[in-house]
Amino acid sequence: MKVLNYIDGRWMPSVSEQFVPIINPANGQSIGEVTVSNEQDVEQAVSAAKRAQKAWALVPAPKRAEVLYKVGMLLQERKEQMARLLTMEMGKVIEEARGEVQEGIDMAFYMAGEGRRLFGDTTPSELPNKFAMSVRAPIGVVGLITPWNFPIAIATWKSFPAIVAGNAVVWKPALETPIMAQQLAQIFEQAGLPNGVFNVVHGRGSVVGEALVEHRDVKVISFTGSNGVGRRIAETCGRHLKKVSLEMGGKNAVIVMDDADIDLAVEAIIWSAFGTSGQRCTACSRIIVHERVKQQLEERLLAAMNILTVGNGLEEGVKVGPVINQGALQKIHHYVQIGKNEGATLLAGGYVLQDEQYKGGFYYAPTLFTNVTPTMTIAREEIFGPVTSIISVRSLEEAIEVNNSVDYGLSSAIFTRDIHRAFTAMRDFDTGIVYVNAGTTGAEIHLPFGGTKGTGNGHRDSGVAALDVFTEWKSIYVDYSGKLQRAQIDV
Ligand SMILES: NC(=O)c1ccc[n+]([C@@H]2O[C@H](COP(=O)([O-])OP(=O)(O)OC[C@H]3O[C@@H](n4cnc5c(N)ncnc54)[C@H](O)[C@@H]3O)[C@@H](O)[C@H]2O)c1
Ligand SMILES: O=C[C@H](O)CS(=O)(=O)O
Repeated sequence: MKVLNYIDGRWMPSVSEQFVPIINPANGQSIGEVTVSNEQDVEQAVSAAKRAQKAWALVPAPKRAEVLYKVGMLLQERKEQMARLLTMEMGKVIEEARGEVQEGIDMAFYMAGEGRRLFGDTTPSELPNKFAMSVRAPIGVVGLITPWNFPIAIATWKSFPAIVAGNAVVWKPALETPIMAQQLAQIFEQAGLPNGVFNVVHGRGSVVGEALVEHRDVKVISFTGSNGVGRRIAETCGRHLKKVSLEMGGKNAVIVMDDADIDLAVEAIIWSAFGTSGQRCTACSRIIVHERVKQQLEERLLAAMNILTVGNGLEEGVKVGPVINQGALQKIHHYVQIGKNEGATLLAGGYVLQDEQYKGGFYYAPTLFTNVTPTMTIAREEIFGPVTSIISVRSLEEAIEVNNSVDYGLSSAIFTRDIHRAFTAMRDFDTGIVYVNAGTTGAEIHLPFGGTKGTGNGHRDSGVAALDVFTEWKSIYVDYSGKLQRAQIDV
């Protein structure tokens, strides 16, 4: 499989003529190659997008929405095929891959609905026979930069609201997962989106990403990825006074109180900590447990981890797939060493899986630490792998304090049967997403998605909130009194 750029409705290799292999993390084998672009390709894509956007903005929003509706139908048709390709290029298990493609389908239909709403406000004017309203206006060319862990869902969270609102898109996907980008571009093409409204440029962040962020005709950058890269992008956007939406990492916690349904909590933790091999921004990487139920929780977690099957995500019954690449394996193992050196107790895992069945792939054993303190490195930094840590507390107040003590603020969860405790947590957890009696993962596309502190800069993906990123408010006054009326003049 050869993955090319999609610019102005045409499939083309980069002018650099360079390609790199696309690696299946389950076995280390190449499943194709992808073009590696440079600044010239970005220039071409942005020019095409700029030309196309003017006409696209004039298409009535309900008609723009019809294209998205078709995109939803086509995604539905291709769901199984795309899910299998997703597992092959990214590694997540097939049931999760199906769930991710479904997120894209849901987003297409949801945003198609927004095309018939795109609500503004009409308000009474201060003056007689005058009409006042505000409307959402498209911004122009928007640049999307996305990570490899949700290569289709996150692209739909960003591109669908951008397009329905009348913008044109230039998307730089992660170089590890170009196949999903190719699939989405093919679907837009098949759905009849005018040439140039959606463009894909593959390449490295330091070249293609930076060129997109620096480009004067790109008016908005919507980024999802790591904190370090996000901060750098924000600095550049600050220099250019460019609007930027940043969705970055997490250090998410499940809080288990002493009145919790422990079995339910265990089931949720296993899914949130080890699903997608812990490579979710919302992954549960801290378990903050009341000391009275700590031992019970540890025992049941270990029992549940014992029956977790790790392997190729395409195989039936596999629950935990590989991590993305060799670099990720090394980074995860480095954090495990730090955990041990800082005095945490390793209860399970803590090693790279190397048996014959894992040959060539990048597999890490699901790992559980206990006796972790809130100041340890593994309790503070995002590991992005199948590693989670138990921290013991004596009260809800202490649990809230520990939960909020990290630099990130994406998702947190509480398990309790006490409504007072549940509502206190909902109010006091300093995260953009809060779950009660459910794990930290599993966001639904019609609610805003994002976080506080080091997780973001106040914007949100998903839900109607996503439209705020890709539109500008325009205030309009219509005076039909037939005479000059002046506001702000006292008479
Ligand atoms: N909050 C969220 O919604 C969310 C969702 C998924 C993943 N994430 C985060 O993403 C991270 C994992 O993804 P990753 O490893 O792909 O992240 P990353 O920051 O390394 O890369 C993300 C994207 O940015 C590009 N990039 C890299 N350097 C760049 C630069 N200098 N300028 C412009 N673009 C550049 C990459 O090529 C890639 O497309 C984790 O931290 C995870 O928590 C956040
Ligand atoms: O990052 C994308 C995921 O869909 C978020 S969640 O883990 O499902 O909440």
